[in-house]
Amino acid sequence: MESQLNEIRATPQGLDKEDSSATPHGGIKDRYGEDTASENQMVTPWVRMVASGVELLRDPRFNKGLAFTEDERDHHYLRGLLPPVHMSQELQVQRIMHNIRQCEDPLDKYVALMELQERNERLFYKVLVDHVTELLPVVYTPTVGEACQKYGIIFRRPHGLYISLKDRGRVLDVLKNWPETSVQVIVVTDGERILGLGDLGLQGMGIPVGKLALYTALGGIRPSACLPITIDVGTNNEELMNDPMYLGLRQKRVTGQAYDDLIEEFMTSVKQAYGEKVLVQFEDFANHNAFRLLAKYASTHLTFNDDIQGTAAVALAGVVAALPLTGGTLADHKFLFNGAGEAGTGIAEIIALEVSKQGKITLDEARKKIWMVDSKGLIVKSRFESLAQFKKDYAHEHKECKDLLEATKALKPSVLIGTSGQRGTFTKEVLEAVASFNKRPIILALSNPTSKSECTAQEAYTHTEGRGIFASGSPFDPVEYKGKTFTPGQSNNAYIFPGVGLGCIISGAIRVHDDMFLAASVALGKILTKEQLDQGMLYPPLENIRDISAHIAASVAEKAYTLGLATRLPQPADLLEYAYSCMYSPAYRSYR
Ligand SMILES: NC(=O)C1=CN([C@@H]2O[C@H](COP(=O)(O)OP(=O)(O)OC[C@H]3O[C@@H](n4cnc5c(N)ncnc54)[C@H](OP(=O)(O)O)[C@@H]3O)[C@@H](O)[C@H]2O)C=CC1
Ligand SMILES: CC(=O)C(=O)O
Ligand SMILES: [Mg+2]
Repeated sequence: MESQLNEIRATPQGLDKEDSSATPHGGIKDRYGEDTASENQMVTPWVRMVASGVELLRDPRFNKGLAFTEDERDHHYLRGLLPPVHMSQELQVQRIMHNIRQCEDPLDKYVALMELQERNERLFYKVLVDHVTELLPVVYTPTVGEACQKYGIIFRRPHGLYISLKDRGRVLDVLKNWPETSVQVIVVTDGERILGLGDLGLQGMGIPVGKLALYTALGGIRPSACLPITIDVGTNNEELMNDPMYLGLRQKRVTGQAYDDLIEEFMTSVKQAYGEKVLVQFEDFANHNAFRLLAKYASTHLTFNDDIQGTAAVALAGVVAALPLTGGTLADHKFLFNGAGEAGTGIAEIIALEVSKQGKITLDEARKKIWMVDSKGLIVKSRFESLAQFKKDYAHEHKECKDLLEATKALKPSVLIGTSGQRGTFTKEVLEAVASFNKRPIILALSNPTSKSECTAQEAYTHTEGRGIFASGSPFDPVEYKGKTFTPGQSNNAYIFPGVGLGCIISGAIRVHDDMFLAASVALGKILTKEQLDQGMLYPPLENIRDISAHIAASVAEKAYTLGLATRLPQPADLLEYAYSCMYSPAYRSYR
């Protein structure tokens, strides 16, 4: 059977021929070639089976556990395989939450949720949707960071697709092994910069899996359309390479042509497998690859880099939301970044774009309001020659400053943004300095996970005497300071990418344009009510995230139509209503 399949795969008239006839949703028709094969070609005699009995209980897509009705138990041979009671999905959610809350260690909660996803997919998403604020820190940052670090130990079953250097020349075949054919969103990492935790090699897989869980729970993309992928090109993490539990290739990362060739084959193969309109989100690549891969593929594929573009949109929305509290316009502020990589320069660029649009000044003039510190100190003109390309636009005339504190004192910024992945770099002295120049300084400590945050919420409020307007990449609990409770916002691209993805899908976008992220940012900002703004909130509550995603999707789709990048024609009259109508609901379906 296997050799037959291989033969069919290798036959030009077999599966490969069918690749060219992708369905409108990017799926592949006629998987085994039986419809179009001529008499002298081999086909596979396959049958569709209605899942029943134990098979049905073991299929996470269809399993409902104790929620199967009496009729369903009769019709699908389930009698005796389940205890006799019927339990509603709502009660199942309560039971799961009870069990999750019993776990003291967040990693145990993570493992419990992953096991639920493997057992009963709809229940997993229902739990996540109904308890998003409580569970986001478990399936996403910060716990997902720990899960990646301990991936080899907690590994039970594979999630997602693993493409390694061993697969060079047959990446398309690997994609064909994935059971779903109508994939619409891929999140891919090569594991080199996992959150602020550095090179975790193949163990970075937790990130695409987590991001795609959010695509479904927060953005309503159906699970079968989501494909998490890790590209394993080795790791430079010695500790992992010496760890007997490590599951990736035990070799140094390949670079140069060999790396580029594998990525090129991957990018070509995803289009062949899933069509032109499959969205590829690059996630947690190191910056030496992230910028150039984005530049290379943005004009040929429907793709974006979440760390550069998604983060930019969410940070801009936060700063704009803070303006009523600080007074003035965006252009009136001076920005100082600690960290000049993907997140930092991505945010800087979108802010500069917005300032230039609002103030009708050139992009270069707008960039002059933005300063950046990297691991070597303030980025200034005298360092120009030695700077990576993506930093050069921010090398302004100034004397050298060796670190953030010196730069803060010299520049007197009103907005401090941390994207360095370095815990504690917003020191007491830095925070006190920024508070001494501004009535209401804006402080965004965006590095993830919590252990890498530039400062804690407590530090931000304490060292600014409660005047700081603060948000962080990973969540912090509310803080009491001098009898007042401060609730920090979470400035994380999770507010943005699910809606952007949904917007691309509902409009049939063929490319992602920067203006679509600008539209997403504006849409996010608009959702804040006056009351929330008055309370100093920079981001709307996560409880409303599915509404937020629908609004972002509608704005992104509208922008795609305006830019001539949308192919779903005619344009739906009401894009918001259409976005809602396309969103996956995790409620159980009835089986005939
Ligand atoms: N909240 C959110 O939604 C997001 C948060 N992030 C977080 O941002 C952090 C950075 O990510 P990313 O930009 O992609 O990473 P990069 O590796 O691209 O950039 C890191 C930057 O930090 C600089 N840096 C390192 N050490 C110091 C230091 N001691 N002082 C000042 N700067 C320093 C580096 O300097 P040099 O260039 O000299 O090496 C580099 O410019 C991560 O923790 C990540 O989790 C990322 C995306 C989204
Ligand atoms: C949130 C995110 O994408 C990161 O920290 O990398
Ligand atoms: Mg990321």
